[in-house]
Amino acid sequence: MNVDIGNALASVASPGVSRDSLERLDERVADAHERIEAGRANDEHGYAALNLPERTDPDEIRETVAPVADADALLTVGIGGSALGAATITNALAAESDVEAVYLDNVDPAWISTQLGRLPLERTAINVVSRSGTTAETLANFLVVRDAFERAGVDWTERTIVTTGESGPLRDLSDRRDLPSLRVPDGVPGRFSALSAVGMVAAAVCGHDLEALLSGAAAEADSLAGSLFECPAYAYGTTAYALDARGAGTNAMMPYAESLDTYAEWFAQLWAESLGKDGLGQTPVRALGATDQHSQIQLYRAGPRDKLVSFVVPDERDDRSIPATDVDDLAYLGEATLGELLSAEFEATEASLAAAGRPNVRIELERVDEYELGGLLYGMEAACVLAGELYDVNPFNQPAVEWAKRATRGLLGEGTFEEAESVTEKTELRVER
Ligand SMILES: O=P(O)(O)OC[C@H]1O[C@H](O)[C@H](O)[C@@H](O)[C@@H]1O
Repeated sequence: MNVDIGNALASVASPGVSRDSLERLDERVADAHERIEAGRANDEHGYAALNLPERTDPDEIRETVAPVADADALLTVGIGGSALGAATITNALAAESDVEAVYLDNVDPAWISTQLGRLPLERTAINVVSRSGTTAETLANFLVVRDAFERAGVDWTERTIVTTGESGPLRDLSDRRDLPSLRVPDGVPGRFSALSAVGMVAAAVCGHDLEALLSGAAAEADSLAGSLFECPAYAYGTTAYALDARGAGTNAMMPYAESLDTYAEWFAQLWAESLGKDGLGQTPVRALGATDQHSQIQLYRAGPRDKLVSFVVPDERDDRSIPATDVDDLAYLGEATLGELLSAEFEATEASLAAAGRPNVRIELERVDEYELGGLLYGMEAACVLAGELYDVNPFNQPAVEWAKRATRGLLGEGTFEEAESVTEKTELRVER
């Protein structure tokens, strides 16, 4: 990936970052890069994620999924980092696959029943993913899925691949039922695990090029350097950090490709869960071009000066002509293609924000394919780790998510949790029709 941070400079935008400030920040980037490289060299917790391009073994993954290589549908049961990386990859590349990839990453009963009712279970692979093996949503959904397969007379043990940690209930189940399984690599938090088996099992079942994904990521790893002016990932991470420090507390991730819609959701977890600590952090917003030009751009251009817009735009895309029309006002469309229209809309929106002094950054891909996607995933992960160094927070833990988990367990009667008591003590001011 390449980035263009020109529209985030103080000479263009307010808030904006001056070239002098970037030069001063670059000294901190150099230190941060040294810390990152040391963490990678020692395979330290979290930093180990930036070693995945050479650690992940495509052959091992393909061998493990061989029993379900004939699947017409893939049902991934996981949540958070155990689903979004895989979903980003298979949704971005869905046009290249005959396998329908469905993600059960919520416990909405109506939605789960709809998915289980419509899939050909006898030709569906089950990809259950959980690092801990104890996540309530994942285990609940897996129990429901297993039951649905049994009721349909399909042996779920012949359709299931397990990706989990070294120990835990899922590991025990996998061992007990001799299920094909892979390890969530040690030291790699879920939101940083897309380039491990966590994201790559789904990619393999859908027939995508694992080597190309890893090769694109490896090229991004090779670009990591001690200066933001030589490293697109660090340029992005530094600019986002600097804009937040100057008031842009929101970061709208706005890809101009429908196939990258899920990527924006993956980025939201990566950015929020890694940097939202100690009262710090920049709020990620999922947006999509051109759709959100008719939804959110009004706010981005004329609302508070508290947002950075991060565009992701492929240079090449499959295209389709717009038929000629005899409607005078629309005749100009007939000479164009949909791709030309989308590209023109992106350039117009980018310029519109710059003209209003609203900071924005362009993340450029050659196209949306395995190589470029691997580079984008790796690049954003490296940008996030760099930003964590600049914020001086630990980007690899998520302590704040535990409170609600304890409350949930208390509400479901698993034990006494003071958090569950707080639920019953809710302050109410009800307004009823
Ligand atoms: O992979 P698991 O252990 O099931 O965890 C799944 C997800 O839930 C956790 O609560 C964290 O918020 C996420 O970072 C993690 O990816």
